[in-house]
Amino acid sequence: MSERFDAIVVGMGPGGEVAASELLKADQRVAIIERELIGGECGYWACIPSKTLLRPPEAQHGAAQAAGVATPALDWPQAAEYRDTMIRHLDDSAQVSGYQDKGATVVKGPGSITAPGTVEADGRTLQAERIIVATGSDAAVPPIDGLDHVGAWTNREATTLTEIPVRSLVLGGSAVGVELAQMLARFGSHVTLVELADQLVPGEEPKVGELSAAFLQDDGIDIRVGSGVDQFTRNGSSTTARLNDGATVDVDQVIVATGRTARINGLGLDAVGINADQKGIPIDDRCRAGDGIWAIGDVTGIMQLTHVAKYQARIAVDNILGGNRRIDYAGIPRVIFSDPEIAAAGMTEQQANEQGHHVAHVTVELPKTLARPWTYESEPRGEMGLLVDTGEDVLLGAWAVAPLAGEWIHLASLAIRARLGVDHLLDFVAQFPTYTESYLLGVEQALKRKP
Ligand SMILES: Cc1cc2nc3c(=O)[nH]c(=O)nc-3n(C[C@H](O)[C@H](O)[C@H](O)COP(=O)(O)OP(=O)(O)OC[C@H]3O[C@@H](n4cnc5c(N)ncnc54)[C@H](O)[C@@H]3O)c2cc1C
Ligand SMILES: NC(=O)c1ccc[n+]([C@@H]2O[C@H](COP(=O)([O-])OP(=O)(O)OC[C@H]3O[C@@H](n4cnc5c(N)ncnc54)[C@H](O)[C@@H]3O)[C@@H](O)[C@H]2O)c1
Repeated sequence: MSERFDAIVVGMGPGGEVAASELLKADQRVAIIERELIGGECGYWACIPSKTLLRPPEAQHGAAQAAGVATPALDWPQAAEYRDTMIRHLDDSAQVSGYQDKGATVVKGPGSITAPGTVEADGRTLQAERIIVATGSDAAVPPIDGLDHVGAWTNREATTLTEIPVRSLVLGGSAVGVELAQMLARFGSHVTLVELADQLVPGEEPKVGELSAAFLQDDGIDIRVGSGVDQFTRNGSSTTARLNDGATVDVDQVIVATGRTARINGLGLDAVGINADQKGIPIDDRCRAGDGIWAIGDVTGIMQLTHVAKYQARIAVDNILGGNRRIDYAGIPRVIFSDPEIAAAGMTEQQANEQGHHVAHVTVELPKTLARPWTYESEPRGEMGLLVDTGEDVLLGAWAVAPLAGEWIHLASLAIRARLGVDHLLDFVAQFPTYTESYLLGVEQALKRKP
């Protein structure tokens, strides 16, 4: 016998959770289906444990950087214990009962779409005119000779680790690779970071890659950019990686951080005529994937970030509830929670040029121009860049590698999204002494460069 609902949400990571919560607030009859833990990758094996484990060494480093503070010691067992609390000891029973209390029908098990409007899970047949697919992504493991046989960790094992490996090789030098490499190095592992592209964080400006490599090297990380691994070989408890320049590195643990693939296997998308691949389910600007089907979050492959999954959830639900809301990805922040933080919003110079904009790309060395870096750190660091469209006088992009950059990048996000004229930024008064004061300096420089 089938059970009927107004909407079914398949996958309860941050995207699914926001979608289900918004639907429940609107008094919809909602079924939620989760095959593992409500909270998803983000809550248990990604954002939350990684940020929790990065914080103790950041606090230690912060103390060392502030004149007049004795440096505190790191305590791995306590850090791991707090991480376990933050990931709820991999137990979502409070989430299950929380959604039940709000009126949702909670089904634990993999969901599969068997016909338009029909999902099967845990032996039950659920029906609704609206289905939201929010099944997330898995770690992509590259086809490298021997990699399958060396017990490599993905983000799952790396974020739930109980002991710090003596020597680690992190494959992939973007968000996951940079965060995990720094966390491991600061807890005492000898880390080699191998990135195929010729810079770290290749989606960002080359300067961001350079600055990131410099501070990671200060943590003792051996960085190999423009480099891949041809072969992994296990020798007892040790692994030898042969790099593509012929060099070899011996490590105890390999960690794969080379991107994600959409979780679509077994979802039954064929039953509703959706053509998806490992990159994701195609959606329109209302997050619709087909008749009666919406897709949100990592499974769409658009911007695999929690805040994007949550934003897409709100757009999908508003449209489901009769609204007419289009999504806009402009200016969404991208932050890597290393120390110092790496933050960016909007376009890179290359993307702006490809789109035919005339741009001034200016950089501000924060300790040379601001007071805040000196009050914050005894050896102040940090640089930021702005990309201004000199024809239209609007901000197109911004980046910063600096303390707290993940907070103050949001001013750029708003300016880019609102297409705020840079004259507003010239007349914008930031609190003294803050890192945010750098925007005025950057915009002044950019306007001087106008033809
Ligand atoms: C190490 C790491 C650190 C990260 N840190 C950050 C960060 O700091 N900030 C940030 O914005 N992003 C971060 N991300 C990215 C972030 O984790 C994802 O963008 C986010 O989890 C996507 O949310 P989602 O709801 O789309 O998917 P997920 O969180 O992957 O959740 C999807 C859910 O669907 C379930 N599911 C899958 N298939 C089925 C099925 N057939 N039936 C039922 N349930 C199913 C899964 O079990 C899962 O619970 C990080 C990623 C990694 C790997
Ligand atoms: N703080 C955050 O918001 C945060 C943190 C972690 C992850 N995330 C998100 O999670 C997603 C996944 O992150 P990611 O860093 O795994 O993926 P990614 O796709 O962003 O980067 C993968 C990196 O691995 C490199 N690479 C690919 N194959 C390789 C190989 N064989 N050898 C060496 N290098 C190789 C790529 O050049 C790239 O730099 C991203 O969307 C990211 O934004 C966000």
